[in-house]
Amino acid sequence: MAQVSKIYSETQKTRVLPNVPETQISKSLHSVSFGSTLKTSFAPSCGLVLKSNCKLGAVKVGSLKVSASMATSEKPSRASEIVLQPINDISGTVKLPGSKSLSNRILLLAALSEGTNVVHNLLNSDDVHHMLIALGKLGLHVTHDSEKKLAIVEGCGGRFPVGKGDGQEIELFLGNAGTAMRPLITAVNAAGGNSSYILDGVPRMRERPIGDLVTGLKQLGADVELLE
Ligand SMILES: C=C(OP(=O)(O)O)C(=O)O
Repeated sequence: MAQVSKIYSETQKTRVLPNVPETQISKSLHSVSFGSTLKTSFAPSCGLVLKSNCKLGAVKVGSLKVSASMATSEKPSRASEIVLQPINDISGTVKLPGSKSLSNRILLLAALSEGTNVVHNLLNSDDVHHMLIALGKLGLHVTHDSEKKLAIVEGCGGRFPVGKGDGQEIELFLGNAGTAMRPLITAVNAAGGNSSYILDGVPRMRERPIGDLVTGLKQLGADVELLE
């Protein structure tokens, strides 16, 4: 969650060249309210290019110049320029989605810990999905509610349940999720018990560098092999 100190205390006044249609005016405002707070130059999907020196917080901007080049099926406007008046104040709350890297690391740490862990604001993404599936295959009890962005993980106390028996071969498919692949290679070595593990992903994952990690684990005495 990031707090932005001020968004709009005053209605933005917009002066538009006479032949700009109403629909385009509202698009321009929409683009400015997001883009101007974040970057000095961006290309939003409606095809407007915004150039300004504005900053987050107490925003002081000079005239914003927006060059209109509509890349839509709408009839292109003949207006070459829209001049927006400065925004005096900005306030509001920006709720950020959970970080992918933190989501996957927290899930793994929760899995390795003791007791029940509740993870909030978990990111919904392919990479996190691969980690959740992998934890299930490792025998962990994980309840996931993607709507609520919540996961409840019963920790295994340092030994994955599938490693507690006589030994099985466990295959983990991790897509292209480096944040699942790299930590899990290490974790199955440390917490994998009697089972053996094959970790794989999409073809692109096989191209990604992992050799240094494998070499380092071998130096620490791990029985690990790079297949491709
Ligand atoms: C960030 C990593 O991977 P990805 O690019 O898949 O998120 C990583 O392996 O540290």
